[in-house]
Amino acid sequence: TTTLAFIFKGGVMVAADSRASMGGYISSQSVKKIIEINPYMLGTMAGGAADCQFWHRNLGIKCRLHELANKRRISVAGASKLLANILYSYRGMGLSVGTMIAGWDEKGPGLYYVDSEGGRLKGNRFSVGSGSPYAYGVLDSGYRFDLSVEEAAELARRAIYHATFRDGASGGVASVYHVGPNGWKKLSGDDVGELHYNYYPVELESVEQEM
Ligand SMILES: CC1=C(C(=O)N[C@H](C)C(=O)N[C@@H](Cc2c[nH]c3ccccc23)C(=O)N[C@@H](Cc2ccccc2)C(=O)[C@H](C)CO)Cc2ccccc21
Repeated sequence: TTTLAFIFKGGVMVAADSRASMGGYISSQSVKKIIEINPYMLGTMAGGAADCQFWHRNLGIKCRLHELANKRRISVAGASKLLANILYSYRGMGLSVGTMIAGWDEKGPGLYYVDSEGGRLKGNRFSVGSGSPYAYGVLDSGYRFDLSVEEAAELARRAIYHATFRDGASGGVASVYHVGPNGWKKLSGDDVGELHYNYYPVELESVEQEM
């Protein structure tokens, strides 16, 4: 898996691949790894698929109950703390969750990394999953705070693409979401096989000549 998220001038950009694996077997090419916790908050999933799906669903329920009890949306810091605390309570029991909570609250854009070892980090740029070393290479070299939304989306897409090119456990569709003051919006979902020929048009020509 390759997931990434970063804060920039226009808000938070979130991206992920869609491959699930069981050892060397590719068990799915169409998994949703970016989940919509509420209209202003997204969560990303890396690690044990069932663990990620279960605990993110649990988090969504806790966030909704917080809203009902307090008549206001939970902050990104608060949601990430709820998840970190519940994962920490299962420490040593074999959970495997590496996740980011990205959103917009009254403090503006927020981004946290949370994992099942009990880690919780506030930051401006993270990549999580087996493909993250490759994604960081592209992300760190292309990142600027004052990117436009289009430039930031292209940087996120490119970082996921290059990770899926090199990491056998990443692949499928590169999905890109943007979180702004009015909530999240899905910007794109491209099969990485097609993205390949966007980045290597010369190879497309040679393939076409063979046809
Ligand atoms: C085929 C499939 C699933 C599947 O393949 N499950 C296996 C057992 C799984 O958990 N795979 C992990 C890798 C893994 C296997 N056993 C583990 C034991 C501990 C920790 C991780 C693992 C995976 O793909 N994880 C994805 C993340 C993911 C995948 C599916 C759904 C959410 C998140 C990922 O991180 C990259 C592929 C690198 O591993 C889960 C799922 C949910 C919904 C629809 C289809 C599937």
